[in-house]
Amino acid sequence: MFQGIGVVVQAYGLTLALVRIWHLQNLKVLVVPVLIFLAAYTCRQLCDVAKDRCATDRADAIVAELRPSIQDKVFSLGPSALARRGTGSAVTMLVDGLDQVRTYVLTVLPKMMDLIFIPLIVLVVVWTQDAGSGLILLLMLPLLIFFMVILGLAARDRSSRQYAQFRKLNTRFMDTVLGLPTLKMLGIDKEYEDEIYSVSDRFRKRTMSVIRVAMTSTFALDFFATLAIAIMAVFLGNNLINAKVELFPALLALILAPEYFMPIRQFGDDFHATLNGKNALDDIADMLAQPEPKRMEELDWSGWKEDSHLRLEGIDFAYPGPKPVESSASAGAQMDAMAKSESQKTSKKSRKRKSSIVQGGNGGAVSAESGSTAPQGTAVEAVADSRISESEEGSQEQPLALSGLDFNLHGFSKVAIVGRSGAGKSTLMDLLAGFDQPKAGTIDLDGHQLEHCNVAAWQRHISYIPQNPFIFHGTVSDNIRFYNQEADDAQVARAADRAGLTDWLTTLPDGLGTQIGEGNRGISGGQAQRIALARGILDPSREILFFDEPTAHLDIETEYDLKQTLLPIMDGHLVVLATHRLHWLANMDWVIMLEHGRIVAQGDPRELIGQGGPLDALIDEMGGNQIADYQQD
Ligand SMILES: Nc1ncnc2c1ncn2[C@@H]1O[C@H](COP(=O)(O)OP(=O)(O)OP(=O)(O)O)[C@@H](O)[C@H]1O
Repeated sequence: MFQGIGVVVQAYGLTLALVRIWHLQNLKVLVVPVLIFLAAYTCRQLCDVAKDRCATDRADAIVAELRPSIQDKVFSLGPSALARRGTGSAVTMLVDGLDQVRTYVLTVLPKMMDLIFIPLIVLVVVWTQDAGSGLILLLMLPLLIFFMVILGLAARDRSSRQYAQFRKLNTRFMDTVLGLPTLKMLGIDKEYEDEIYSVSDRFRKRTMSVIRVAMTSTFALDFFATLAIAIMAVFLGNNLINAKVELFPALLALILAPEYFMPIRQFGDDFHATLNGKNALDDIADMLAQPEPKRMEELDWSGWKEDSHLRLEGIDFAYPGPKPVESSASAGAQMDAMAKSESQKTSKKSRKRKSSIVQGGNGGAVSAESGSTAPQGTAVEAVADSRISESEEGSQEQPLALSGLDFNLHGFSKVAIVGRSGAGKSTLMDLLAGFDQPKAGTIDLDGHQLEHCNVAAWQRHISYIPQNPFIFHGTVSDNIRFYNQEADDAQVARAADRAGLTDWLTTLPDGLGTQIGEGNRGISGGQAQRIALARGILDPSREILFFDEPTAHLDIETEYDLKQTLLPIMDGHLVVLATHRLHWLANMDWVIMLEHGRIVAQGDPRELIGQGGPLDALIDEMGGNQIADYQQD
């Protein structure tokens, strides 16, 4: 508003000075118009500063409000939902996304204020000076807005695709970097490097396409604004020659004309430049709107005892969408990718054409030809894009990943969950840990009826030892104190000793005080498992031990050593162990065998093995004599 008035007053001062010079008046009479001009100019600059400050405050406030909301949402959505979105995607949102939102608010907000007031005020003033000029300005406005909207919509579409590509690039890059050791080990790092290159290249093309539309839009807006001013100049010049209008109003209208179009042009330019911020804002709003899994904070349950039970009946579970493509560098996925890449190498030789790997839905890989003549927007791109939208929509009805499960965990028993790859072992572990929630069925925990296992009291009694325990940056002691920050040094040392870490610790320069984790001393898979184990030992209130393939990546000697450490620790705990390594069955009290999400056998392994049932078939398939070998120990 003030800025609009400033624009008019500034133009008034300038016009007055020019008219007086034209009439060859004394220089002294220029003082007042020049002062008016300078005052209005200063006022405009001050308005700009104030406006920028307001916008900065608003942008900072929005980001300050969004950041903790996103963080809270990430925690309340839990690991499963996060994995479905892709780690890179969440990081993109928290780092780049918020920066882009800030730029968007900072740039677009002041321009929107200008857009509302300045053209209106200028139009009224020009109309009062010369109705014909006012009419030209008024008629040109819809044309400009029409082009702005048309090109804006085109840019928005392209920008949405560019943002999706940006998310994909971040996720793919992050997953590949995290999985680099495995990829290198499997010898498929080069193919993933090519894949990153091709994703970046698609991102570059998308960016160029957005820039092209933005340039066209700028050109169109500038062209029509200049054309309008030129028509006005001709029209006013003609009227001046024919003495139909005075010099002052004609000059004032002409000087004000560019100011009339300026906010629209600037808004158009900045709108394109900040579309990514708008997309990031939409993405954030979408994530914040996601329904949160139900969680029970209060439950009067004091922990797992000798006579405790967890009874699950009729449990069904379906994932909300297809398995995400983006978090693809998991070891299983890489194994599949390796198998696929091997077969591709063979076919590549015969076809002598280059094919790129696009990770497939269930951790598999699909290949798409991208020969040297592939045009822009190839099949690879189309496949990749359709996959992005599929995984982002995530609304398709999914088959049940677990169906009609009935089983009972009781006392300090050791329960193995076995089955072929994709049978549902990890899904069941996630369900028991409360990361996911069943679609149907009942859960009874010591007489408490639960809808799901996302129950704080239950989770506080679980120790989780995954395949690759997370070792964070810090000392060995810090890492062991994970569940129990209060533990003193002697307790930590005892837990480390029970977990079998003492021999290794004596070889370290600072023992328990040695820095490990990212950027520090590397540790082996077995050592990481033992640290995870020590975490559980250090907190005696965690009487439930969840193991997800605890020895899957270890060599046979390390696996054997770790197993000898684990077995005594398992006593006095409820143990749930998901594994492919069937030698564990010899040490388990109960086995649950899954096939396509259903329980096909359960019972005491000693009774089930040798009955010729599905478990025997699985043992045969997986090289069953390993059980006998271990039983001899
Ligand atoms: N995040 C997910 N979204 C959608 N579907 C999924 C997801 N994770 C797993 N699935 C599907 O659920 C089924 C069970 O998968 P799960 O990972 O539980 O099997 P698993 O027995 O643990 O396999 P593995 O031994 O290979 O780890 C599979 O069909 C899988 O494709």
